[in-house]
Amino acid sequence: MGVMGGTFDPIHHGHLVAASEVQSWFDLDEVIFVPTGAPWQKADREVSDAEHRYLMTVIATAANPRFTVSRVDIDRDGPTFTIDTLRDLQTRLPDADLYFITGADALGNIFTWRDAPELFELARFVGCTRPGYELDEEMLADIPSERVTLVEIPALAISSTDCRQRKQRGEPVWYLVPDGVVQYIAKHDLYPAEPTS
Ligand SMILES: Nc1ncnc2c1ncn2[C@@H]1O[C@H](COP(=O)(O)OP(=O)(O)OP(=O)(O)O)[C@@H](O)[C@H]1O
Ligand SMILES: O=C(O)c1ccc[n+]([C@@H]2O[C@H](COP(=O)([O-])O)[C@@H](O)[C@H]2O)c1
Repeated sequence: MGVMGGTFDPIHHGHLVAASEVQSWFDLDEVIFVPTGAPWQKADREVSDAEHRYLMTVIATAANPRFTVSRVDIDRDGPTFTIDTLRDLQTRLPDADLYFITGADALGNIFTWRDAPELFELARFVGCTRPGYELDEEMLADIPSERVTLVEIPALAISSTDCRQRKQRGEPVWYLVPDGVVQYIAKHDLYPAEPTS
């Protein structure tokens, strides 16, 4: 079972390609997308309401029979820690082998996450290449080698930050995010232009 955690503000094609590539690489039955509740390492910025991020994730993944979305992180109070995500999913799916999917940037920060060493006991970690982020070999050496795999995926230099800024500047996000997500952003006026003065 793949687990693709993210803030998804908004979800974009970089996330979807990473999940699809890892699903195929490990022949996984399912990839569960898990939008964060309160991403504590993004506490210095405004993050959209969890229900908006959840619904955009549902819209983006709806057509893929192997993709599902879980509310475990948004329904849990307090800051979101992956250790809790993995424990909750393990309780619900006791027989599943969990593969936690990250981009190179997230994997590179993993030792700043709560209970990092224990994370590798609960899941295997898959780090996907991401333009602009290199993985530090020394840091990777601290992860048990049988619990981490690096996967090279087609490079998509897309970030949620860039999508939000484009929308704020009145520039298009078409083809960076799925069509339904473009329409959802417009319908709910997410990421409105900053007032000029
Ligand atoms: N273009 C991409 N290629 C590969 N992995 C990605 C890409 N974009 C995001 N990811 C990975 O997806 C996961 C969720 O990312 P997140 O929702 O924070 O998106 P983001 O684009 O990094 O957001 P932001 O710009 O707001 O920080 C992380 O593990 C991140 O590394
Ligand atoms: O467990 C932690 O302490 C922790 C710290 C930062 C990020 N994460 C997880 O990493 C995933 C990607 O996070 P983000 O903030 O880059 O969207 C998401 O599932 C987060 O819950 C987890």
